[in-house]
Amino acid sequence: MNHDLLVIGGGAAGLAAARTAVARGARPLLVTDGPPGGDCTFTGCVPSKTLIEAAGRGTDFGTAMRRVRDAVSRIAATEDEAALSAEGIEVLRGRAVFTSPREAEVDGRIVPADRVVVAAGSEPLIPRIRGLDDLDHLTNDTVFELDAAPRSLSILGGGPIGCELAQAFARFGTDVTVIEARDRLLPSEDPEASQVITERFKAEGITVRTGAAATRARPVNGRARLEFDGGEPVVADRVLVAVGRNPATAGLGLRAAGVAVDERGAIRTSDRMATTAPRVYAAGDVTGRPAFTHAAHLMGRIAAGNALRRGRRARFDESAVPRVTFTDPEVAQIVPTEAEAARNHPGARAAHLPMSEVDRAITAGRTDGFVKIISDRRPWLGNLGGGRVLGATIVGERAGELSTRSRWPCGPVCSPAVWRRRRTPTPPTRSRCSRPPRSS
Ligand SMILES: Cc1cc2nc3c(=O)[nH]c(=O)nc-3n(C[C@H](O)[C@H](O)[C@H](O)COP(=O)(O)OP(=O)(O)OC[C@H]3O[C@@H](n4cnc5c(N)ncnc54)[C@H](O)[C@@H]3O)c2cc1C
Ligand SMILES: NC(=O)c1ccc[n+]([C@@H]2O[C@H](COP(=O)([O-])OP(=O)(O)OC[C@H]3O[C@@H](n4cnc5c(N)ncnc54)[C@H](O)[C@@H]3O)[C@@H](O)[C@H]2O)c1
Repeated sequence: MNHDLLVIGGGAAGLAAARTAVARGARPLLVTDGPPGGDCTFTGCVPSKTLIEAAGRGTDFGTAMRRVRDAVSRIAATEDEAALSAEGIEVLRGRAVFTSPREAEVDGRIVPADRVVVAAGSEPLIPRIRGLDDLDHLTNDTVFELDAAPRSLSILGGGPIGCELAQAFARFGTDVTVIEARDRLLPSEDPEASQVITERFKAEGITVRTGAAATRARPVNGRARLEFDGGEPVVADRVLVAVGRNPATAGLGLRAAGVAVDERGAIRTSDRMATTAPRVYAAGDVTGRPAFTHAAHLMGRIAAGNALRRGRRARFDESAVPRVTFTDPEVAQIVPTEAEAARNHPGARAAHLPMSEVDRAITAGRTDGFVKIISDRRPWLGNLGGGRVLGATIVGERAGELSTRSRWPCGPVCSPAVWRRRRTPTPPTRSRCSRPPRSS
């Protein structure tokens, strides 16, 4: 087994790292204990967006789940072992564990690890709630295996997973309650976006409980009861846990390799994706950086490029990662948000356009949402021409496509930073097709 780069993990980050190595004329070995494609293909973006789309079109749950399985298998086929081998990537199925700074073991086989990209991903975080383990709770790893939609569903967590799936299940006829510990849904997003989504959820019959953290869980007559310090308990047929992710670093043998992790267990990386061990790089969710497919892809490319390069090394710029939550209406964010801009750019301003003033939104009868563009003064020119565009929040139908559309938000006021961000369309939007093919 003769290779130049060991890649651990076959998700978005690992695949991007292996493909980058091939593009640079190197021979990668991709070790993965799950099928290539990882979370995004099997338990993340692909099944969730297929389910959301089907729910929005009024499809019944059984048909929707057949579409989910079909979408997953079609996309998985583009990145399975045979497809990767044809691209020049050797795949070894198994679990990699570092045994020393220069070696890893894969199910009893020793593999040289002179240059490595660790892309082991993340797992659902299960909160410490007494009795939760006694409920047969769902996570994103199991929810797409359901044969029938539950009659009622409590969702712990009002972040992107909780909100996207709450609306999809409600549209299949499930009685959904979303329980969010903080004071609003989607607390990382602009407060006005949270408000639009909350109003929409209520209009669709979804119960929203914010500022509520469950303290006790117990099965009662075959149903799941969640209790709180204050307020009524919530009883439902099933519970979905969606309160965040844990970096998958346990059992990787990182200490043997000299790779340090932070207090959350995420691999510590520099902005060049270098870990604390020489020639060991990391990418994707395992780093604790923004957990998105396009971010994992970008980090994977940078990590592999830097691991193989001798000269100047590329940097990962978190501000170049936009995000889209695929609720209806969608919530798209090109960072910074208005609040982040106010903290870091004194004098930043926000221009606000409600969808009720957008002709297409009026004709579609979908005037919920808005466009907010955040700008700052330009050197010398100040606010002339609108100033320098920093970021934007778009809430509306197809906001994800709008946020990545090639001529937006730059016009004569485009700054290099925004230009770079425009080049990272969020998955899975149709605007991704404007990207060059995979081996770029
Ligand atoms: C429900 C859901 C919906 C999402 N929707 C979106 C979305 O719409 N848009 C978006 O941009 N992002 C979305 N995400 C986030 C996105 O899926 C992740 O950020 C991305 O998949 C992370 O890729 P990764 O390569 O870092 O990790 P992963 O995809 O988790 O891949 C890691 C791989 O490493 C393997 N592995 C782990 N340890 C070892 C080991 N020791 N040896 C060998 N192999 C190992 C695992 O089996 C796995 O295959 C969603 C996530 C979820 C859960
Ligand atoms: N469209 C997308 O791009 C997309 C979709 C889904 C997931 N993702 C990625 O996956 C990551 C994980 O998603 P997520 O929604 O699980 O995590 P998250 O961390 O983004 O949101 C979890 C939410 O749960 C809340 N919470 C935490 N503990 C709680 C408790 N005990 N009870 C009630 N609420 C609690 C948090 O306040 C937070 O709002 C996201 O951060 C995102 O990066 C992206």
